[in-house]
Amino acid sequence: MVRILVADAMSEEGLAPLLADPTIEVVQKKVGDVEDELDQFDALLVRSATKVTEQLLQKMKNLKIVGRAGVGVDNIDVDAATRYGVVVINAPNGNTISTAEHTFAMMASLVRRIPQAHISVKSREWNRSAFVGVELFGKHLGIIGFGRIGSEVAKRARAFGMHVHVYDPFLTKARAEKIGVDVCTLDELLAKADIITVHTPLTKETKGLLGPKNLAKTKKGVYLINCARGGIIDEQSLISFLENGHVAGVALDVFEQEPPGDHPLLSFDNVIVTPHLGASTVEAQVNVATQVAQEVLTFLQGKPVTSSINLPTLSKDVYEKIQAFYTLARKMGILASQYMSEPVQEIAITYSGSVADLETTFITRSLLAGFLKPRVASTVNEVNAAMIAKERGIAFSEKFSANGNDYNNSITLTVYGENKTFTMKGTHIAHYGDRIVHFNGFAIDFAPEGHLLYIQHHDKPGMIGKVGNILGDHQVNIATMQVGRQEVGGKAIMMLSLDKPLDDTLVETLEQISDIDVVKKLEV
Ligand SMILES: NC(=O)C1=CN([C@@H]2O[C@H](COP(=O)(O)OP(=O)(O)OC[C@H]3O[C@@H](n4cnc5c(N)ncnc54)[C@H](O)[C@@H]3O)[C@@H](O)[C@H]2O)C=CC1
Ligand SMILES: O=C(O)C(=O)COP(=O)(O)O
Repeated sequence: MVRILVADAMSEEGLAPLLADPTIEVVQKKVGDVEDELDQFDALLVRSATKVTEQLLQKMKNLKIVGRAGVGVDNIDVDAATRYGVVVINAPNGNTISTAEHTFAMMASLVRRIPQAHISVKSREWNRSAFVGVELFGKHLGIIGFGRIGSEVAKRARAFGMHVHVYDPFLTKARAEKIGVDVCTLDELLAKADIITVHTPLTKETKGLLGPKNLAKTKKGVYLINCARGGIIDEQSLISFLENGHVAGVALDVFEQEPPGDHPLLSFDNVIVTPHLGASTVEAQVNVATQVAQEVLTFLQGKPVTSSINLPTLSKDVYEKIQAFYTLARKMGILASQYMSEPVQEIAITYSGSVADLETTFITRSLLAGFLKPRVASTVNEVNAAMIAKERGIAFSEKFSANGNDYNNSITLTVYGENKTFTMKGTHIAHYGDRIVHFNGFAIDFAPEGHLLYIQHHDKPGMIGKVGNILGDHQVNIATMQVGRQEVGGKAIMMLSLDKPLDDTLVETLEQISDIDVVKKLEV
């Protein structure tokens, strides 16, 4: 039974596919209420409230995937998740419209002082002159961060007759031209804007982006809006610029600490606030919960996810094309790792023929994961394979060749160890399966599957019989056997597939046979 912990409030309608699956148990509780069971969950679903720290990940020993029902993953230690081999996914566009609308609602409320006027009327006052606002029409709006939400805010601003200026260092010229906004530098935006709204993620670069230096470059009387993440506009600086009257008003949906408690910003009459409500609409919550529920289901079925934060993105189409090579590469990695039972410095992979045209990032990660699996104690998979290889000083490279060298497709692997180099070539044949066609310098043809026994010997009559007799005497049945040699009477190999794993004592017995140089059992 798969167990999923839903640690923050989520739409039941969105979670329906998980709730309806009889093989899945969904537990809707806070992390603190299931402390004793944390090591039993396969998946964890969160919004922004639950902090997915390294400590929590350490406790959730069985965890395979974290689903963020929303956009921002700053509450998740993605680096730690990657190290632990835990996939992190989010729901990138389910709440875009809701957050853009909330930003707009905040903008209108800010310049027309609607929250203040509302409180006043509810207090039985009728003070119309105290709440004179300004129009949005004709004003200059500066949008910092022009992704999904920023661009939806821009559309609405244009409909209101505003001039839109955008700063986003990652915005391509082509996209900016298509949308028809004024793309400028941060300094230009700060100088032009009457109202500034931020829509970047919270990162090392954006934390304090609007701090004392940049706020000083804004127009006197500027309005500021933060419906992205607390800290992008530095709260301490905001207090100073409100106190000296430079900033006319601020709208905040988010805070550096949530909830903000008795925060000094809350005492300003011209600061309006909401409790992180950007994504809090019925529609957005159904959207994001549906997206993560579907992705988690897909992942648990062993299929690729499309909105992963720490894996290369893979569409269903691409996955279908690479699936066979993904499996072949995994098996080749496992075989190479067992054969090269010594420290290695480099793994070189060459993709030839039809596979060279595919998206190989995932195939390479699969090969690395297969290679590292027998060597590392912790979980290793496509998420952390590249990182673990790097940590262990194993370099890896990919090369591509249009020529399949006698095969429609092939993957050639060269592993450089401390004392020796090992090469292997594999191919995938449609309707037939995976074949290893070169192993350790010998042409051969075997299926990389099950309990394999590799024997390197001198090409002499009777060798096969000797091996067969010993295995037969010990009730080990040989399912298949392939042989290969470099030259008549030279070095030769046998690759046997056995019906059961071989005892180490039998390996030793086989090693005693004269003219046998190497005996290795390989498990795939
Ligand atoms: N208040 C709320 O409830 C919600 C808040 N959010 C926040 O809004 C943020 C934006 O969401 P989306 O638009 O969906 O993300 P997005 O990824 O589509 O857009 C973010 C944009 O910021 C830009 N950017 C990154 N670093 C930058 C920098 N240093 N300076 C300027 N631009 C930079 C990126 O190039 C990108 O275009 C999220 O990261 C999240 O933190 C999102 C949804 C709801
Ligand atoms: O999606 C985001 O980034 C949000 O900030 C929404 O947060 P929430 O899911 O409402 O806690």
